[in-house]
Amino acid sequence: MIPSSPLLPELEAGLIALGLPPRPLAQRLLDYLALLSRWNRTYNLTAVRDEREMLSRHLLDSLAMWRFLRPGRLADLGTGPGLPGIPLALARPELEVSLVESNGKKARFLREAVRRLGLVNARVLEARAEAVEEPGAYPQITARALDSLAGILTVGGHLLAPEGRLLAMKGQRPDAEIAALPPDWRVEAIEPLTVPGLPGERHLVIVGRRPPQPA
Ligand SMILES: C[S@@+](CC[C@H](N)C(=O)[O-])C[C@H]1O[C@@H](n2cnc3c(N)ncnc32)[C@H](O)[C@@H]1O
Repeated sequence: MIPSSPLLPELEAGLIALGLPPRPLAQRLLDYLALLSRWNRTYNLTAVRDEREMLSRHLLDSLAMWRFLRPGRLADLGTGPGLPGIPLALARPELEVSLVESNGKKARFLREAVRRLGLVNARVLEARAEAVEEPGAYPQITARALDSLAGILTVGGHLLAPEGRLLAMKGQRPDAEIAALPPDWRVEAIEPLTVPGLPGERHLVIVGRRPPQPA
């Protein structure tokens, strides 16, 4: 019998705190973590090297937004090693996640992770987000640690359907970024979120197109 990871109880407790059923999700997330940790030794995929730290800073932080996503397509722009896209695809099989990443080494890791994890609801697009030719194809996009809200919309706003939304995880409430949004976009909601194992509050900012004003 394969011994279970010492991180399993902590991850299961974190998933329960986020309202997610822990089994079999926790084990699948740990399979991803093990792959990420192994490739990180040679590929430099993330600056976080300690697996316990990855658990909260990468896995649980990525999953904290899960209940705000709608079923269907999601593009994760600048996903790096698959964050938040891979944990979300594992937790929400009804999502169809496009992992958009321009760096060749990271895209290679993503293809391997998708294959090894049997992630049938995720695909890898090795491209710059602004070059993805799927205009209006997504009801939702996300991006973590990629750019300001305006910057994310500049590279990926074209991917959103007319009613589509950007869901961006931020640390402190990003009031300056919100003030700098282009005039045709508006904040629909700001959700304070607690991530198990991380101090303080995080903020999920949900941005959509401003409805046309009557003439
Ligand atoms: C700081 S990392 C964040 C990675 C991941 N989202 C996370 O939270 O750990 C930003 C990533 O975005 C990628 N990137 C930067 N600009 C991009 C663009 N225009 N299109 C696609 N990927 C981009 C970089 O190669 C890098 O992997």
